[in-house]
Amino acid sequence: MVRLERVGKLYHGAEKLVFDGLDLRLEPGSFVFLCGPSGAGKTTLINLIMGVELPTTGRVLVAGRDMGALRPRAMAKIRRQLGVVFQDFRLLGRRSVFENVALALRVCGVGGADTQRMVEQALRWVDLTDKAMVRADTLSGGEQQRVAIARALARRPKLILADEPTGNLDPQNTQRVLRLLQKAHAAGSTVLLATHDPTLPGRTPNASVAELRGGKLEMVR
Ligand SMILES: Nc1ncnc2c1ncn2[C@@H]1O[C@H](COP(=O)(O)OP(=O)(O)OP(=O)(O)O)[C@@H](O)[C@H]1O
Repeated sequence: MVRLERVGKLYHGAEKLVFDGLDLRLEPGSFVFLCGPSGAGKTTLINLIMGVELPTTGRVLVAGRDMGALRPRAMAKIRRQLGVVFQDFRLLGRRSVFENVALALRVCGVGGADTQRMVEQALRWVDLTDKAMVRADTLSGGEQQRVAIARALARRPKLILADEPTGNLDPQNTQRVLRLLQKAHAAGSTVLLATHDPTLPGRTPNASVAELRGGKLEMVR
């Protein structure tokens, strides 16, 4: 699903590489936690997989395609296979819950009756059917993150990238979001979840844990 081959990343103007010679294999159907201290490069690694950042050295392969060598149209096609969840939800606050999920589908070329059906299904999945017509910015943080998860899952992506998805949530909502990602994994998605929270892996049987520290990535479970 994802392969990093001897990846190095140096940001423009920075003196030090975030990491160098990093290797990672994310097998289809796996659930991998990406742990490590603040500044270790978790977001950078996720951005490299999304193609938002390019590696300075080495290669990032997603679904067999080299993200550094893709034309924009091919890159867009790969990105449509990804579902992404962020710490800060990134919803369109003035739009309804329904529209937030529907717009993401439309961007990917899903139209008409399919959109309606897929949005309804995604909102059922996260238990927010009754909030479909409510403005997104009136929801609680936990509800907003569930909308973001519905948006990410509506197309049933092969790969879910979650960057600190529980970072702004209380323990109860953290558990709820974790369960949703576990459910998506059980339904066939590969999941990469970056987190500071050391308790999440322990609550996720069958998951692997990769630790990013001092520019090195080590599989610790
Ligand atoms: N756009 C950028 N330009 C320059 N340096 C950057 C940029 N983005 C990140 N960095 C630097 O790269 C390093 C890794 O940052 P990154 O955000 O990937 O770490 P992280 O593990 O996700 O941290 P956190 O857990 O605090 O979110 C940090 O030293 C950061 O300052």
